[in-house]
Amino acid sequence: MNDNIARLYQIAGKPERHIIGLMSGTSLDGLDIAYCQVRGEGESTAVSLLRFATVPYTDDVKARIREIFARQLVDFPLVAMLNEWLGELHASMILATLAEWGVAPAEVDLIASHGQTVMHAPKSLHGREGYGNATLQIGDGDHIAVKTGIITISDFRQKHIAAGGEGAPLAVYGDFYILGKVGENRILMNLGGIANFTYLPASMNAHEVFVTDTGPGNTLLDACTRRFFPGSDYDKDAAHALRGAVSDTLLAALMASAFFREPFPKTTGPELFNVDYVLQAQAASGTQDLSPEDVLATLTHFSARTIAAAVLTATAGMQIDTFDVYMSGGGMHNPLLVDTLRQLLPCRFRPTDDLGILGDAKEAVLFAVLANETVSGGHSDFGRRLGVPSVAMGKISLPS
Ligand SMILES: Nc1ncnc2c1ncn2[C@@H]1O[C@H](COP(=O)(O)OP(=O)(O)OP(=O)(O)O)[C@@H](O)[C@H]1O
Ligand SMILES: CC(=O)N[C@H]1[C@@H]2OC[C@@H](O2)[C@@H](O)[C@@H]1O[C@H](C)C(=O)O
Repeated sequence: MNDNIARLYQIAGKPERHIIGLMSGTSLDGLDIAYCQVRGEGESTAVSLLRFATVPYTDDVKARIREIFARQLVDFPLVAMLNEWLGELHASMILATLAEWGVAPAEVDLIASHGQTVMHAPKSLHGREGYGNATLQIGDGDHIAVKTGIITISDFRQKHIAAGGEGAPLAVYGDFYILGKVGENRILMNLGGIANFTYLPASMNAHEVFVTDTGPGNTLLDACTRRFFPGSDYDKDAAHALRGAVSDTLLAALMASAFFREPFPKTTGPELFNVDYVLQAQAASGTQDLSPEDVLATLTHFSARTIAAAVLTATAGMQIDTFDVYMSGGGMHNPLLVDTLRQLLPCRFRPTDDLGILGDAKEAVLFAVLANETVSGGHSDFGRRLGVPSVAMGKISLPS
């Protein structure tokens, strides 16, 4: 037997595994590294987050990724080169972080790598006959495995599409396994570049879970902040938006996208919600003269309103009237976004930190849980719920 297969077999049979979960999201702020101890599988999964770090991307790294990120036309050789380059970069970031933590690579059983989404094109977005849902993540897993010497599981989203999904959101699986509680209807709301939420029913019946993207979280705020205030990556503590006023005219134009009329569940990305989207809404509504502060205030309300509307519409459709919200993702640190959400949604808001998982680390932790399923789970039946196919995901890369 190949030694690596023997090692994988041994890891799969362990009662608990040490898994590094990696996430590099649409905000391009850096690589989230969550070092987790994972016990059990499926609904018996339990996770302890041992260490967490976000290794920030330098301006050079951000600029290289932005050359192809969510663009219609790209330098194609660069796509191929960045795929290898980012895998190498992520591997070196992992090794440096493990060294800082005093953890030897040999102590780590698996790496679970999301990679970097550079194109997310569900059919509803690309609309091309003869083609289905499509998504592409770069930062190749073989490079991570060879450079770190750790078995790496990556490219999780393709199996989801192969099994009938849109390749996202994948959060629902890990949310269900580690963050649900019998007797409580819970909404796990992730305020990332794109916002999404998982609904976990009080019954904890896997056939009743639900997940969808809702539209922009921080992505438009970040893009417009970079445009208006060169040198700033985001509207820290909503400092600019808090000085502005909401324009109802621009807000109405922003709401006009067909995305908001698509049925749930659905997914999206910066391919749709980008600076051009805002400029077109301004042109269509004659609001080009608004101050940067007013635009940011309006965009913050746009995110909050579309998130709240999605939660209210989807829960009403499922006849759910009470639920608690648990927030994660960088937007939970945006006071205007969170205050507006609190006004629009009549429920209790808490961070997922209260459930033992740091809000900033949640998505990275969830990929560790997905990798755990790849090697030792994969038994859950989510019924025929749209967007939640019953599959274990990811491709396995061996170090040699
Ligand atoms: N103090 C703060 N004030 C306002 N916004 C903040 C603050 N801290 C973080 N953010 C927002 O959170 C973003 C980072 O969020 P996060 O890391 O969850 O995104 P991501 O993982 O890239 O997104 P996605 O979930 O879409 O992949 C920043 O770009 C910024 O918009
Ligand atoms: C294609 C893609 O990378 N989608 C991301 C993005 O960021 C947030 C939202 O859009 C979500 O659908 C997804 O990530 C999380 C981790 C998910 O799949 O649950």
